[in-house]
Amino acid sequence: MTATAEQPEKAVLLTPQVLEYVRGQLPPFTDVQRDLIDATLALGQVAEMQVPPEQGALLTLLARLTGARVAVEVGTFTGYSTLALAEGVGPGGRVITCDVTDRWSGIATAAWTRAGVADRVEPLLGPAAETLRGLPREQFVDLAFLDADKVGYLAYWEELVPRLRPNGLIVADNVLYAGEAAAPDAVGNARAIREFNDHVRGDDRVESVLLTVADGLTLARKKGPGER
Ligand SMILES: C[S@@+](CC[C@H](N)C(=O)[O-])C[C@H]1O[C@@H](n2cnc3c(N)ncnc32)[C@H](O)[C@@H]1O
Repeated sequence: MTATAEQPEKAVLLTPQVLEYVRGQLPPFTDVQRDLIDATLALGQVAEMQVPPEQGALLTLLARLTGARVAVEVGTFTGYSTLALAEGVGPGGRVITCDVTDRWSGIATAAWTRAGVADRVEPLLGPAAETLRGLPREQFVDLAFLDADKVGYLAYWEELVPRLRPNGLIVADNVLYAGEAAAPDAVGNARAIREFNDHVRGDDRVESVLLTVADGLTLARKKGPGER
């Protein structure tokens, strides 16, 4: 089946009013979340890298829904999505989070400590492709979240899928790249994302869906043996 643009679309235009309403449906921020958002906003333009609150809530929910005990995150920044994953894996769970820089790790670590989840978080510093290659080559990952450099997504995917347990979930952020990934002549990061999306779609190890959440979010479930 091929879905077409002619089929009725049910998407809602995300006006400021609608977005405010959506965010009003979320549980209230904890003090730690609020302060982490404020500390990140104080950094200026880079704050736009932080996942929006509805996506944070979704990550926590997905981790709980899948019963994830081990999560791997690519792209820590100031640690908001890490915090969401750490809440989701619960006490005794692990979140391995990779970043190429420790520039923002002070903000992140302070938030994780205050939230009482620091003992679940293992920050790993370095280019993520190398970091992921260094992880055990076993199926020990329940949930992975991709949110780093877009040209690296394909390499991260190829390192993560074999380490994902059957039924495990990969969540990839920015898969619409502000809509630019939809253009056949996309260039740069948008082109990299387009190639990543094609790769995911053609990968029979997973079943996936690309959601129009935030900047586009792909959810991919690893199939079990004999499911292909
Ligand atoms: C969009 S931000 C992550 C945002 C974070 N998930 C959050 O919600 O706060 C992307 C992060 O990826 C990191 N990054 C960029 N290239 C990387 C690489 N090659 N390996 C590891 N991390 C990288 C950046 O330093 C940055 O902190």
